[in-house]
Amino acid sequence: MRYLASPSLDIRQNLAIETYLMEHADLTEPILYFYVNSPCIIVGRYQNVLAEINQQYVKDHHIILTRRTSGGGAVYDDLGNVSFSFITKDDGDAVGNFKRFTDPVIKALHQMGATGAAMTGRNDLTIDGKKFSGNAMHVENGRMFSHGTLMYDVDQTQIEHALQVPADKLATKGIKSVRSRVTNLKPYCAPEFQNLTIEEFRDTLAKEILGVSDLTQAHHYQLTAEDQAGVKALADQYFNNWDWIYGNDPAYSLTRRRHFPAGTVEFDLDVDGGKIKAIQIHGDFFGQLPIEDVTAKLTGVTYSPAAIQAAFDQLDVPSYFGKIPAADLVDLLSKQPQA
Ligand SMILES: Nc1ncnc2c1ncn2[C@@H]1O[C@H](COP(=O)(O)OC(=O)CCCC[C@@H]2CCSS2)[C@@H](O)[C@H]1O
Repeated sequence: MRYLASPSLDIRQNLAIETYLMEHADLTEPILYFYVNSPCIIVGRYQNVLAEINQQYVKDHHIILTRRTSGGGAVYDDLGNVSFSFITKDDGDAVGNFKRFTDPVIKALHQMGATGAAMTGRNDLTIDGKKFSGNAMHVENGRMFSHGTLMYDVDQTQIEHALQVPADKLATKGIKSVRSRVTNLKPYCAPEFQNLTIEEFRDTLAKEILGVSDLTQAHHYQLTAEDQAGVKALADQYFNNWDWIYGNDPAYSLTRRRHFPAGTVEFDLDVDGGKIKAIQIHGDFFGQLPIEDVTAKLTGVTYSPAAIQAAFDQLDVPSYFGKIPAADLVDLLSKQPQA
């Protein structure tokens, strides 16, 4: 097995490396790939972002949001988490067989004193009845990866806040996350493994899994300049791309209503592929021009604050909405409501 620990702390870069290796590396030997991410949320391939995250909290705390290519739910990572990935050929026997990829990790954790660590359910690793690892897979053209998180010392209050969705009238299909009680591994490890840096935790796991006493003995995968160029292209195309992150949301409908001193406004929206497919506007605002001009301008617009702002910039808002300021309308239309 070859080994790579990502030099990056950016989830978008790290997922791009993983996909690049799956698509292009010589997988005669599988690759064990580890990565650590600065605070981020990773939603599953078939999820609706709005239904999974607290957008305002995520924005205020500068948490990176991205979408991965594997299925399953939304997870939060920070510098207290290590993700592992087994990148390999799909021999026809691997799909859905999480155990095959999680067993070596469980064994390594047992060596570190976390003897209660086990696989429970279909894809969760737990200890003491609490989850510390979520796992997912992606298969493509006879190649695949199986990846999972490992919470060593994650800020759990961030998980609660960032993945708590404000009550909202959001009607959507799409995969819902399975919220669990979570725990960090750190307190379950033997004393000598309780004060590791995240890199030391990662390296200890890697040594156990690879069966070497020193990582210089491991067979390393070296990212070449050509690899780096391919990685950048994938990050641009997918993990760092608005269209990939939001445009994959399953279709959804949502209502946004607010009472302003000058009257009440309600927007009823149908969003598909990240774009406003239909919009109705109701309210007791007093404008001079027919509101159909506004609905026409907003139909087909990308459902993002910037695109909505741009559409409103082209409208003479007082003529349509009386005394309600444009900034308030943009805010109402584009911001996720609070519970
Ligand atoms: N970092 C982390 N690790 C483990 N569990 C978590 C984490 N963050 C949140 N959660 C809990 O899991 C559920 C979601 O569980 P659910 O089962 O819905 O989804 C998953 O587990 C997906 C795992 C994807 C792993 C990839 C590996 C590399 S990049 S992301 C969430 O509501 C929380 O309760």
